[in-house]
Amino acid sequence: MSTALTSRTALRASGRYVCQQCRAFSLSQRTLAEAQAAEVKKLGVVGAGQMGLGIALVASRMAKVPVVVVDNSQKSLDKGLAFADKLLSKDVSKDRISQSDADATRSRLTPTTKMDDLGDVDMVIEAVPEIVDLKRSIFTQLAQVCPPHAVLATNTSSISITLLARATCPPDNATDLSAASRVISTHFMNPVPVQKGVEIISALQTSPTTLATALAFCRAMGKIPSVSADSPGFLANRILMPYINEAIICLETGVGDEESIDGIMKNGTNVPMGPLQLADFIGLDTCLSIMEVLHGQLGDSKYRPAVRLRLMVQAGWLGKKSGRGFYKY
Ligand SMILES: NC(=O)c1ccc[n+]([C@@H]2O[C@H](COP(=O)([O-])OP(=O)(O)OC[C@H]3O[C@@H](n4cnc5c(N)ncnc54)[C@H](O)[C@@H]3O)[C@@H](O)[C@H]2O)c1
Repeated sequence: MSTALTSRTALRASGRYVCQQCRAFSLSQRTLAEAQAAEVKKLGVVGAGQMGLGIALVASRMAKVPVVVVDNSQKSLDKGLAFADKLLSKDVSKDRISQSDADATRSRLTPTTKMDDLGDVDMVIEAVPEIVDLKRSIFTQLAQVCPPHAVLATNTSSISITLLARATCPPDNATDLSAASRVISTHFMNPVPVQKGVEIISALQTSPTTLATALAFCRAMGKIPSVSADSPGFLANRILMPYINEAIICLETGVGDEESIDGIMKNGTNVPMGPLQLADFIGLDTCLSIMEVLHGQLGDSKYRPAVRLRLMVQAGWLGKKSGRGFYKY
């Protein structure tokens, strides 16, 4: 055994061992304390699905910034904005917001199908489906179309932020961090207008200013950020997805039916919905992608996606958004 290994083992035993990644993480926290946040006066959001639209709406309403919402599907944009109108009307009817504030919030949202319309934003948040190649190509485009100071954030649930940052570097020069240092994750929780938590994850390339700006903007949106390291699943999904996956394994192996599984967790652990209903709500395709990342990158069989989860995605039963998942909608 090498001396380094022996001394590491001794340090671990004494409780004084700190892994290098965690050490780098805590050092970055110290640097952060000295970094200045930049002001975000205009936001871009890419992807007007359930997450992107929620992020755009909360940014407009709480941070009061204009938001350019880009989606490559006009149908998704129309659906997303109709949903925003519905949420705002509901808030007005319940006296949570005045009609004039609702109108001002709505007027700050500008839908478009053109990425080029992001040419004057100070920050952009990407929320397209959880597909590595798609996200990488979006980040390559963002580095080209956004201004050279703009923070380039992702809402990914599980993909490495470092990998997405790499997609912004010139193909032959991974040390050119002019765009990569501005890449970060702002991982909002679903539904964005309701959940206070947001996970902030830096890539290896992220600068302290980018981290400070992302934290300040999320706070301006009324959110409570938690900072975590760039590790598969980060914090929220590293903990949540194996819980959902285990519930699906209980279903497929006949330990309990949908009602019993959701019932015991809802009534026994005081959560607002059980794991199967929550999976439907998140989207079963998203749940499967995250389990595949955990399984592939951590290599532990405890993260193997449930067979039933994969079958349901193959059937196109993706949960609430497709009208059928573990339940019918
Ligand atoms: N659903 C959740 O509970 C949840 C929670 C946290 C994070 N996330 C993450 O947020 C991201 C988005 O998830 P979602 O549930 O909102 O997905 P979604 O399927 O509801 O929305 C994705 C949107 O992206 C659009 N899109 C696809 N390709 C595009 C492109 N090339 N350019 C522009 N727009 C494009 C689609 O038309 C769609 O409107 C994913 O990375 C997901 O993992 C999801």
